[in-house]
Amino acid sequence: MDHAAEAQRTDLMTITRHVLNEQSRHPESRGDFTILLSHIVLGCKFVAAAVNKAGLAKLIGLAGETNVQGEEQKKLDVLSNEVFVKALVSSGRTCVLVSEENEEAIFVDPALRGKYCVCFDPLDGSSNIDCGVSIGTIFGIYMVKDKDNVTLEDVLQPGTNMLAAGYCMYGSSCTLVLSTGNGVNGFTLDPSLGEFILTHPNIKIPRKGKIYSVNEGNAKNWDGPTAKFVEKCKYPEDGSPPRSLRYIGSMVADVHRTLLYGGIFLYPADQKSPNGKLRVLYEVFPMSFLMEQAGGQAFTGKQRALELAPAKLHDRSPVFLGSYDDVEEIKALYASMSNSG
Ligand SMILES: O=P(O)(O)OC[C@H]1O[C@](O)(COP(=O)(O)O)[C@@H](O)[C@@H]1O
Ligand SMILES: [Mg+2]
Ligand SMILES: [Mg+2]
Repeated sequence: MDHAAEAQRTDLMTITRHVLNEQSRHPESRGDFTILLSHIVLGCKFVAAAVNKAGLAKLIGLAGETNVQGEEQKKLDVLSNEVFVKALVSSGRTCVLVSEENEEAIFVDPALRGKYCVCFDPLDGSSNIDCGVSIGTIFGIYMVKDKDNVTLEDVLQPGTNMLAAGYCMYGSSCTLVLSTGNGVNGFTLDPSLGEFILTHPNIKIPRKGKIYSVNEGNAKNWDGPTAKFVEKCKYPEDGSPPRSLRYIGSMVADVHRTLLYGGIFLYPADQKSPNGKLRVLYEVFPMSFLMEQAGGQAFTGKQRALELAPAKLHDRSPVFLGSYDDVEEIKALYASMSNSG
């Protein structure tokens, strides 16, 4: 055994050390956030293990229930949801939870409450579970004014009030990407250590990209600016090469690639889905927060995505997020096409 190399591994930057370093930047902090995050990390490790052996452990297929979105729940949707609800409640740091899989907000037993609200998508990319393609978990964290008198209002906050956001991608490797409002960092799970190790420090999305990511199957229902933007990706007017289309169909995986390679991910509104498909509190907001923290942008077709004021727990919104210049292009198309009426 190469003892020097082994000893070297001890000064690896784990996610726990990273968050403790972040905590030290807040002398007033009592470690509540660090404890909350360690429980989210535990949940991700648990789900990563379940995803890895999904085929073996009969975790493939339907659970036989339907969620509030009218979607048939997959067994892994249900398992992941149970894992995160238990982990978040047992952290003793949360007072209200919002999950894609629960119609109502989950108000934590007053005796177990803490000051945080967590909105989460326990398993994102459900349509890709059974074929083993990358899926993930998405979360956004807010502070609540008064944990003993928490109401739905404390949940239905604009994304600009979010303290932290992240996702965990269960793919060829398991990667957790996190921002606490001080840039974006990526950690890869080292299965032999069972630890998330800092592998992507201070992620900055390229200013301009060569990739666009959208479900073109909806093209016939798109509005003018979206159709025009995708046409420009395919047939650039300035003689530059066409952009490549990449679409996995798991928001976590499509956004992860966009964050690292640049480009734009869009799930626009269309005649069939006038508010798009993706949910504001636990998909649009966390991903928009991360994108802005990495130097990119997130736009709804009308406004900065983080400035949305959700009215209901499972509200949806169109979203265009990615490289700064790419999102500027679609913003300009919406502006010009709305002016030309
Ligand atoms: O199949 P479509 O219409 O392209 O939708 C794909 C989108 O739906 C989602 O699967 C919705 O998320 P869930 O799987 O968590 O319900 C996103 O991950 C993905 O971006
Ligand atoms: Mg989702
Ligand atoms: Mg989901």
